[in-house]
This record gives sequence, structure tokens and C-alpha cells, in this order.
Amino acid sequence: MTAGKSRPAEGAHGELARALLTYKRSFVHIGVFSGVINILMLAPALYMLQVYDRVLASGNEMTLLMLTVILLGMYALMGALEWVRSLVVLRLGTGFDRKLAPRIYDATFSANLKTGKLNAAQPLDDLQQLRQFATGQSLFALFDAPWFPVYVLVMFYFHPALGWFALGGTVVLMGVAWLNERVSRPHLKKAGELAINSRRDAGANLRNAEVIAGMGMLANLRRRWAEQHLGYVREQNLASARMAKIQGWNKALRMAVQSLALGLGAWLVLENQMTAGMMIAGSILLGRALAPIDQIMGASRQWTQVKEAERRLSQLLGDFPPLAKGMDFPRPAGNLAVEQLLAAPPSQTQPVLHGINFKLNAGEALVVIGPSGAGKTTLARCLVNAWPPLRGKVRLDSAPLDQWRPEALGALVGYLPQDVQLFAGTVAENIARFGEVDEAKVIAAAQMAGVHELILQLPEGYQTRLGENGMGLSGGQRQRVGLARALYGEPCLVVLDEPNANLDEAGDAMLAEAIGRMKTAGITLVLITHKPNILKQADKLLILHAGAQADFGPMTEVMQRMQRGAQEPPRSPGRVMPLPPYGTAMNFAQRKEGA
Ligand SMILES: Nc1ncnc2c1ncn2[C@@H]1O[C@H](COP(=O)(O)OP(=O)(O)OP(=O)(O)O)[C@@H](O)[C@H]1O
Repeated sequence: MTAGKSRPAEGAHGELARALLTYKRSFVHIGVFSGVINILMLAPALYMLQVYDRVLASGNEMTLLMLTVILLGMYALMGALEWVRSLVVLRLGTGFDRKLAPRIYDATFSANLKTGKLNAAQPLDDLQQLRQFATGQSLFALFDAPWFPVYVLVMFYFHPALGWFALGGTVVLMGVAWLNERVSRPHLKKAGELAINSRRDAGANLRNAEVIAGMGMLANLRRRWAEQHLGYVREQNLASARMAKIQGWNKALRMAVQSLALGLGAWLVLENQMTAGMMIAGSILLGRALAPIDQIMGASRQWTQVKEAERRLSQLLGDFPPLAKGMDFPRPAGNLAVEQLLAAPPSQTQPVLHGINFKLNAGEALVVIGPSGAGKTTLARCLVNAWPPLRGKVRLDSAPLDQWRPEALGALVGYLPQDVQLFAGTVAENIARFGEVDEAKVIAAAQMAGVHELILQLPEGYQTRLGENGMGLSGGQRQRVGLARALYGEPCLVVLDEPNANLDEAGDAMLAEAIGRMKTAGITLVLITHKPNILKQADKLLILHAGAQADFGPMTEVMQRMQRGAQEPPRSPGRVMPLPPYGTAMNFAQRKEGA
């Protein structure tokens, strides 16, 4: 009950960039702090210059003391600013996460509803990777790098030869950093994709542990997983080997550049073109100028993965824009109208349901029958707005489902899917749909579903903890707790997809009683079934065949048409298509006639 209308998609990177831009002020603060820190970073070099050229030359201890006190003051200020800058960055990261995580959670949900393939944890992992990258050393490197010209300018001031040497050395080292990123990127990208696939497959397969154990499939599944996993390890190793070679050379080059700068400085001193203080200060400044390059080199390995994470997230957010808010209509009586419905699974365009057209008055019970694959479950999903129609409308008291606010509609609708889908949590939380648990409503729903006594028999009654997918309950128990969840909060429309698939005779009888109670409560009911006993409680019958509406009408009329259709070739002009032989319905019709 979620697939509302979507707003048009915005630019692929728009949403992430806009989220970052809301922290413009924080970035300005980080920039200002970085600026002051980088100016203060000149202090050790200038101190060295003064000590060598002034204090040692003059032998003035007072000057040394004053210089040292000033230097220590600058260090203290720098430490405080670094600390505040880190706090600002941390706050930025938390805010960024808070802003995007719910949106990414929703988009992941929509993607799963549509494709059923996405590893739900991946986008949130991607967000974490982006946050860690954006709030780690790499961000500081980004803000520190623009100060590189200041250091080089000071070196030019000391001596142009030293300035040009620093500039040349930095360009070479930056080239190496770029090369490093370039040679490793394809392998890291491939490794990232393989890691995601192997993690997703491992997670999905191991969830079906009982089938694996029961039929000895572990070795086969492990082999399939290992191919991907080993591929990931291979690509990762290739990337690491190439990076190791470049990084090794880079380290040697970096040390050579620093030593050569000192050597050049010494030669300039010998040539009387520079003071010894400038030689030492120049060497310190060069180390400072090269520091962001080191940080960038360190980040380059992460960078490829971060870019991929950013690409995946942008794609997800672009493909699944925020759901339209929808409206809160007054509580409907429960009149249901399906108009020229054309529907397909969300990942497909080929309709599996076409031309479905029927109306139910509030409080009526409709039974839907048809052979396997006829489109019954697809119809159920459209009736609860889980799958949006390709064309046509489903209306609740004349308001199309896609115009409702999804949460408001969800509260008025009960849905029991074929595979029940309970969640990890207590029985009460499951029945209350994981909202605030209203105990009176939980018990009322359980009583209406005829499951109250059964729940009281559980070890901790309503507080019994269930595992993922309702682990801890039998199939039939899950189905009955699922029915109570569908009835929570007095819904006006309830759609039950094969609610008796896992029930024994006693369970069937309970379900029949529950249906009676729902009818008394005036709930509009849609029941999909293969079992004939539910037909007795239907007011109307819909027969689906190959995605089309084979017949619809009051129960007895459709039954009579089916009987006639079984005895003679169809002549009725109103009939959409020839009726196939539905054993269960026919048997029931004959039994009902005989009665
Ligand atoms: N998630 C899906 N992705 C792709 N195709 C789907 C999906 N769900 C259903 N279909 C296709 O839609 C058609 C109708 O399926 P549906 O589940 O609605 O049939 P059904 O009448 O409920 O069958 P059954 O009685 O076996 O549950 C089938 O051909 C099926 O292959």
C-alpha cells in the first residue's frame, strides 16, 4: 500500500548534490578554519628561519624565548582550530546521513518492490561510504590543497630556483597520484561489482537454508558463489598489485624530491644566494606542500569505490523519486470500483491483467477464482495499491487509490499476501503493523481473525518474539496471525490472497467464522481462493482466465452461467470469453444446486 504517484525524476546527481549544498555554511566554516590552519602551518618554517638566521647569528636568547612563546601560542591555536574543524565535519556527516538515509531507505524499498533484486543493505552501505569519505581525511586534503601555491610562493621568495623545483616536483608527484588512480580504477570497479553480487547471492541463497539442507544443494550453491567471490578477490589483488608498484615508486620519488630540495638549498647557500635558515625552512615548506598529495594518494583507492557508490545512489534516487504525498480523504464506506484495469508486474510492460472491470458495494464479499497464473495475485496487489496499474483505475469510494496518502490508505486496507510476510518482532508488533501497539485494537483484530486463543497458547502470548518471516510459527499459524494483522485498525477493505492455503479443517472453520465477522462488521472483502468452501460466503464471484475477466456477477448468477457453459457451447452475448472448466467451483455449484 505504498506505490503512490511519483514526481518527475530530477538530474541523476541532483539530489545528492542538493543535500550537500544545504551544508554550504558548514563548508564555508571548514574553509575558513582550513585557511587559518594553513597560514599557521607556516609557523614552523618561519620559526626555523628566524632561529637560524637571527638568533644563531645574534646569540640573543631573549629573541629565542619570544619566538618560542609565539610559536607555542600558534600551535595551541592550530590544535584548537583542528579540533573545531573536525567537530564541524562530524556534524556535517551526521546531518548528511540524517537527511539522506530515510530517502534512500524509501527508494530502496521502491526499487525492491519493482525489481525484487536489490540487496536492501547496499544503498545504506553506499551512503555510509560516502559519509565516511566526505568527513574523513580526504575532505581536509581538498581544503588544504588550494594553499599549496602559498607555500610555493614563499619558496619562490626564498629563491626562484627553489620555487621552480618545488613546483616541478609537485606536478610530477600529482601525475603519479593520477596514474595510480587510473591503473587501479577498472579493477577496483569490477571488484566492487563482483563483491556486491556475491554478497547479495550469498544472502539470498542462505536464507533458503532448509531447502539447501534438505536437498544437499550446499556444494552447488557454494560453487556458484565462489566463482563470484574469487573473481572479486582476483580483481582486488590486481588493483592492489598495480597500486603497490606505483606507490613504491612514489614513496622513493617523494623522498628524492625532498632530499634534492635540501641539496639544492645547500648549493644555493654555498653560492651565497640564500641563507641557511631559508634552506631549512624551504625543506619544511616543501614537506607541507606535498602533504595533501600524500592524502590524495591514500584516498585514491577509496575514491574509485566512493565514485561507484555515488553513481549507484544517484541512479537509485533518480530512478525512484520521492513518492507524491497524496491526500487524506474522509473515511470511505468501502465501495470498490475497478475500471478498465490493465496491469503488469512493475518491472515489466507486458500486461498480465487486462480489461478488468467490476464494482463492489461496501460490505460485499467477492471471491476471485481462476487457474494458476490467471492473474489473481496481480489483481490483489493492484487492489491494495502495491502495484500501480498500467492503465485504468482502482477506486475506493470514488477516490483513485493513487491519490491517497499511502499511510492513510494503508490504515484503511487489510492485506494478507499468499506468502504472509511476517517480520522479526513480537506477535503484537506484527499485528499492529509495527506502529504504536494499541493493545485493545490488537486483541480486537486477533479476536475477529479467530486467533486470540491460539496466540494466548504461545510461550509469551502476544509478546512472543518471532524471527524473520515469522520464524517460530507454523505455516497455518503465520497465516492466521497475518489475518489478524490485516484486520488491525478496523479496515474498510480487506484483500485475502489464498487465506486458507495452509489451514487444516479446524483452521478453515475458524476462517469461515472470521469471514462472517468481517461481513457483519461491514468490511468489503476480496478473497482469492482455490478452495470451494469459501465460495459459500461470497456475494459476488469473479472468474479470471489468462489475465482477462471471464465472468463477474452475483454468486448464483455466475454459478448458473458456469453450469450452462459446462453443458453447452457458450452463446451468451454478455460473456467475455468461453469459460474453462473450474473443477472446484463447478463441484461447489453442483453441491449447492443439489442442496
Ligand atoms: N513479480 C513478478 N514478476 C514477473 N512476472 C510476474 C510476477 N508476478 C507474477 N508474474 C506473472 O504474472 C502472471 C500472473 O501471475 P499471478 O501470480 O497474478 O497469478 P495467480 O493467478 O495468482 O496464480 P496462482 O494461483 O498460481 O497464485 C503469471 O504469468 C506470472 O508469471
